[in-house]
Amino acid sequence: MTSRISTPLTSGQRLRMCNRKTGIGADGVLVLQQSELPGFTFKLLYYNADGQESSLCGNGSRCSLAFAEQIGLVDFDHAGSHVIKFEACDGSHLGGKMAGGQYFVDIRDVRISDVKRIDEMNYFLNTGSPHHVRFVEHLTQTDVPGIGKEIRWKTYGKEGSNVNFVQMSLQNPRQISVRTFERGVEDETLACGTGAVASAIAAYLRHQYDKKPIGCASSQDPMTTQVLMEGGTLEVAFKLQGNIFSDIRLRGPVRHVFEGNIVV
Ligand SMILES: N[C@@H](CCC[C@H](N)C(=O)O)C(=O)O
Repeated sequence: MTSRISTPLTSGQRLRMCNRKTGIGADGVLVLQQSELPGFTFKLLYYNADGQESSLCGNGSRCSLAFAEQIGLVDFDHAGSHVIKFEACDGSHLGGKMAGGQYFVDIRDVRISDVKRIDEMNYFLNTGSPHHVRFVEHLTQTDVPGIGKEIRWKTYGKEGSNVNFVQMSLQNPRQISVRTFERGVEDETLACGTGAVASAIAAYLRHQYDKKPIGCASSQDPMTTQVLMEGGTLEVAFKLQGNIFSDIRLRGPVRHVFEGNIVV
């Protein structure tokens, strides 16, 4: 949910707005503020459905670009460039609109040395938000809310982590299917952008460990992974420059589903 507000909302108001039974219903609330930095179009704050401020939301960032366009803050079609800069909790990001109407956001570099390989099936990395990635053979039969909740609490405690369950495609090494349990929502969501990025990187590393050829992700040849999620398909592109995943770009569609005035 992306909002244009004149007074800050309280955590209780955000919680009530996100409630799916008695509120509007959302995985979180995004607030666009004026940025103090020259050249930045806005500053983005992200709150989970529990009302608390959290880390980066990849899909929310893409939605905020569409929202900024809708309220006239940016004119991607006539700006001369289809790319803007915005601030988020983890620093600056590029975002924009592609020919065909999809929106993308660039994610900050990830060092291979910062990716924890827990064991063959489990990885942990931060793509703006913390993500546990578990590889499974049968995604549709996986108890995502149950096992996700257990990993989120037993392994990561109060601080928590998002937990992604990933099934690799047997036919296409550049395609994965993902379901995500999100902390702060405390349930499975339909799609998670930073989770898609974390899963694509972990899948790439897992292929490397398994010594399976997956095509190259080099500084010249960005690798694109198609990430299938219940809410739709996202694409994650990145390059591998030495020890660093760089030029990480998350792209996909954005759909306007609801609008209204909130009386608080
Ligand atoms: N719930 C997450 C952050 C949200 C991630 C988001 N769904 C995305 O699209 O990236 C957290 O608190 O870490």
